[in-house]
Amino acid sequence: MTLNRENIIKNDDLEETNTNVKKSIVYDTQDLNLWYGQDKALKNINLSIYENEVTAIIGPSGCGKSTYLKTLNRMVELVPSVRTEGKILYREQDIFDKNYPVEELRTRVGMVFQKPNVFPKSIWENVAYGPKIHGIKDKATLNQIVEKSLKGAAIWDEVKDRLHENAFGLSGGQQQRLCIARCLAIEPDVILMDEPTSALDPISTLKVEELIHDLKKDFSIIIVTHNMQQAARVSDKTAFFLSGEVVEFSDTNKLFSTPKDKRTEDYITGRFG
Ligand SMILES: Nc1ncnc2c1ncn2[C@@H]1O[C@H](COP(=O)(O)OP(=O)(O)OP(=O)(O)O)[C@@H](O)[C@H]1O
Repeated sequence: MTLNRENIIKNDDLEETNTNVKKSIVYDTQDLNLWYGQDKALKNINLSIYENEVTAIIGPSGCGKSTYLKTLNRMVELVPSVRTEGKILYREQDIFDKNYPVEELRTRVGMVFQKPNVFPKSIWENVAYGPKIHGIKDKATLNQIVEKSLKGAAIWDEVKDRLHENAFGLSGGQQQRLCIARCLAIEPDVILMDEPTSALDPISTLKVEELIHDLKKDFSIIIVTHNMQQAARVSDKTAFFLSGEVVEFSDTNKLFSTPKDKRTEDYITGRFG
């Protein structure tokens, strides 16, 4: 089974949003349940992720945000006790299908973690690593990919004169943008971000938030964040998770201004969590 982006965006994928712009659904999660051993961490999740939008996932510690994110690229299965029920359709194909090409999924869906996880290599090597693994050997092509990815991650100007220096010499905020560049280098469709700014200072956080805003033109982004102001600033839609369930999912403006569920209201007004 192979994924064909061009063929799978059909009209019946499209849904009306509040802006009356029809957008296609990238991920459609249907009745998803997930257990770690005996403990149920995700309960009957139904959630649609739309193309070229930023979707924020908020909720108190332990509510299942990271678990859900890691389910989207099936990384959660690295935990041996994990069991899932239900479906996640990515571009209309069920990622839990036994013939589903998981490796291909992980090249279509990039991930940025809480702490920048740069490799102990040069800046250039960090970005060229993924494309090289995918068989690109030509130096000029790699140079082009490195430049384009670093520009895409808004860090090119800061590093263009030191591409062959070790990436550990960069600041935390620069390292996180380098990780985003590394993710862009494999030309993903979706970028998953797990609290990408929680280890960064306010100025670096702002840069990454501006970058997220720019990147949604070309990618669909799902961001887990503890920071509600950040969710309000960067996202189009927000899902509020509580105890493994989605309590509310709607346009970010609506969720923060007129939440429908009392539990959402209590959380966003700081009454718990
Ligand atoms: N590897 C694991 N093995 C067993 N249980 C786990 C594992 N990872 C997470 N859990 C449990 O699953 C539940 C959801 O955890 P998860 O990390 O998804 O929550 P979270 O909302 O991302 O939390 P935080 O905001 O603190 O990162 C928690 O009860 C947690 O203890």
